[in-house]
Amino acid sequence: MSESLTSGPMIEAIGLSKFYGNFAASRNVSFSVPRGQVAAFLGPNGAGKSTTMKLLTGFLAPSEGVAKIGGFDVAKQRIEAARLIGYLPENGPLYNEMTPQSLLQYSGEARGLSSAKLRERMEFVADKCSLKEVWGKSIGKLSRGFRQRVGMAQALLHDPEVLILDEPTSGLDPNQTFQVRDLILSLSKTKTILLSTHILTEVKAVCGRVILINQGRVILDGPVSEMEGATHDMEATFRQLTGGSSAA
Ligand SMILES: Nc1ncnc2c1ncn2[C@@H]1O[C@H](COP(=O)(O)OP(=O)(O)OP(=O)(O)O)[C@@H](O)[C@H]1O
Repeated sequence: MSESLTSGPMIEAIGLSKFYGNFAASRNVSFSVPRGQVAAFLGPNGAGKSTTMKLLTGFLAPSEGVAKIGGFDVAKQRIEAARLIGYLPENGPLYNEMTPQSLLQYSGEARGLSSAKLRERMEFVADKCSLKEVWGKSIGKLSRGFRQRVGMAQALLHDPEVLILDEPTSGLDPNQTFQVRDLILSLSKTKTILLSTHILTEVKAVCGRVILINQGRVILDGPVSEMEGATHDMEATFRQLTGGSSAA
């Protein structure tokens, strides 16, 4: 089987746990995101969002459970799953000596894009992520906002069906935040997206669904209206369900 499933969930966490010694960063996490949905992954600092996203992308091996992307097991069918995933890690790209141009060129070649396709995609992501002015500068010298946008460009480069975005608007100024939200909205027409954020207004703006995690466990999974509750106050529901304190 070499193509993604045409039906069935695009993102699946099936009983995922990650233990560090006795500490569970993720604990029996299960949810699935159907094709075309934009799901928000919320939780206080240290709740286990980044850990779960790393498990879903195959960057971290689970202690227990299975992660599937497009029906492919990310541990056993790595290549098929990786083709479908665009991942923005929480701290953006780590290649400080490279420029956005050289990083994207390298990433595209590593993913086996033809030179014509790669040229076209580099042009597209440079435009969509507003990277032209820093195209030839070292990534290590860029502001956090620009580094974030380089990470976003890298995630989008191979035009993946599934986007897993760990705090995509973190470190962006209000103009850039608006642009990235707009970009996510336009991508949501054709992609399946799981995004983590601490900005609850962002959830209303771009997501149809909320998955809330606390101390490694999923404690709410439903439409945005469920998170808003009767009071239409997401922050109040968030505080109430997560105990109003940090888990880290
Ligand atoms: N390599 C590790 N060794 C030990 N503990 C770890 C490791 N990586 C993460 N943790 C712990 O696991 C917990 C979950 O961390 P994680 O980064 O997944 O949280 P998060 O929800 O993404 O938080 P934030 O919103 O602050 O980014 C935290 O308590 C963290 O300290």
